[in-house]
Amino acid sequence: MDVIIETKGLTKKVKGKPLVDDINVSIVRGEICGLIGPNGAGKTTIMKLLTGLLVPTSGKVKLNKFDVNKQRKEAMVSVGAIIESPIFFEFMTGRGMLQNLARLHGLNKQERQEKVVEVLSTVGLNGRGDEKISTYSLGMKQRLGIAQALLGDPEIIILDEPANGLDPMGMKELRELILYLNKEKNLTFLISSHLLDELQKICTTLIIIKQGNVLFYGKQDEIYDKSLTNLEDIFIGMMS
Ligand SMILES: Nc1ncnc2c1ncn2[C@@H]1O[C@H](COP(=O)(O)OP(=O)(O)OP(=O)(O)O)[C@@H](O)[C@H]1O
Repeated sequence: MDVIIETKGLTKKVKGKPLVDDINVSIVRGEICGLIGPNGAGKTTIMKLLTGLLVPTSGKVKLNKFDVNKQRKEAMVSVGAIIESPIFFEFMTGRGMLQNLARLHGLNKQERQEKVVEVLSTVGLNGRGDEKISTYSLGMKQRLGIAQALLGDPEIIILDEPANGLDPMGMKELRELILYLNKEKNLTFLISSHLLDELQKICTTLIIIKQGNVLFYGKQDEIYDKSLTNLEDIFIGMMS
């Protein structure tokens, strides 16, 4: 199996208190993995540990077989992440911002222009690329964030609560974009969300955490039985 995100004994303590405690997961290439837990369970902390924004107290993380803390550059090449809200320069156009960021990936002028056309088109923003970001809806901003994550041709995309505040249309567009990138580009996703209906629709695997501990990790199908077919009911049952 082609494991693309792997954690072993991943633990983060602050002043001796574990925020994340001994997490062991192996996410296989091509999965859409949902990360679920109540407020304060440790979802953002896990995502920050996965992307090297936090250093673990013990344990390790490998992205595409590279240790995030020892081989950071090699590990981070494979990941595009939006942890908490994406930050934009609202006075710039979507295209202008992406072209500036594409420079950081070492692309020359022509490559930058082509890459930006490609990612704007992938996220369905090609018609609005020359308008200021301040005029974009929240859904468009989320898709611009994904366009930004796609600039480096990642193999993994990590999204922290991407559907927060989106209206039903925005949610549908985001869902379809994630499914498109997963199926057509074979991108692996790790997505945290409180919107369990959305995760139920798209995830192949789930990680359910409570107080920094994993309560369930496996294929989404395995969590249901004949009488329990709704993720929200199962989640609430697990938390009580
Ligand atoms: N730097 C820090 N120092 C101390 N405690 C922290 C720090 N960062 C986070 N915490 C605590 O760690 C726990 C996990 O926080 P985290 O933000 O990872 O949870 P979450 O599952 O993402 O929550 P939410 O669903 O509300 O976004 C919380 O109790 C939080 O207060």
